[in-house]
Amino acid sequence: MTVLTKICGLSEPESLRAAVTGGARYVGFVFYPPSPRAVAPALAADLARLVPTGIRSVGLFVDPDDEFLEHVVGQVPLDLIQLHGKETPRRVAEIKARYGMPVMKAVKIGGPEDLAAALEAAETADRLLFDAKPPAKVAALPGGNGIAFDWTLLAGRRWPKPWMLSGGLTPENVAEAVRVTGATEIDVSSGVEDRPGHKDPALVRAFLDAAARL
Ligand SMILES: O=C(O)c1ccccc1N[C@@H]1O[C@H](COP(=O)(O)O)[C@@H](O)[C@H]1O
Repeated sequence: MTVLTKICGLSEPESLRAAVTGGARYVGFVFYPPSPRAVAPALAADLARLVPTGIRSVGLFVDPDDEFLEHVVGQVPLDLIQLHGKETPRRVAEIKARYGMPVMKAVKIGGPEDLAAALEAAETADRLLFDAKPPAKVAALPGGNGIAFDWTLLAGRRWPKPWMLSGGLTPENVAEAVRVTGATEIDVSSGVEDRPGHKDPALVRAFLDAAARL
């Protein structure tokens, strides 16, 4: 079984190289200033130019306004926009139309009641990304918290758009996560870091190796 992997929150050439040479099919850059993984657009542009053809560069945004999107999209060669905030289906449609780029919408899962949002998001998004609902504490990020949700909620489910699994994945648990959910695409950030916001190239390789063994 081929499982395609996204390594998110890259901000250094070394970890980007580990992702690219290790077989990642997507690399992600975080354009959300409160995140420890936030990267300046100019640096992201330099990194994205190192990404070979065939690997998709993903820009992660949280409730971005048009000015910020223009600032980033105008200088970083992106293939896919990931929206990880409270964007409505209408806003997703607007962003797709304005930038002519596919959009992946994050759907945050805390329990079975959150699954309906995936169907709603799929009305306009090109792809879905399932992540854990962030903890209800003031300082929590809207994603990238290294928290897994109950994977059995996705077991046996079908979705109208291609989807990716994220939330607390690690080299150790990724096989089980894929087995339970049936995911064919996966996304990791915190699980390949040695400290918040800093990717460890060895962990990036370990994650990609674990995914390649599936
Ligand atoms: O990574 C971040 O800092 C981030 C900030 C704001 C929204 C989303 C973010 N990351 C995304 O969250 C999921 C899960 O990440 P993790 O593996 O649990 O750390 C993933 O899709 C990241 O792209």
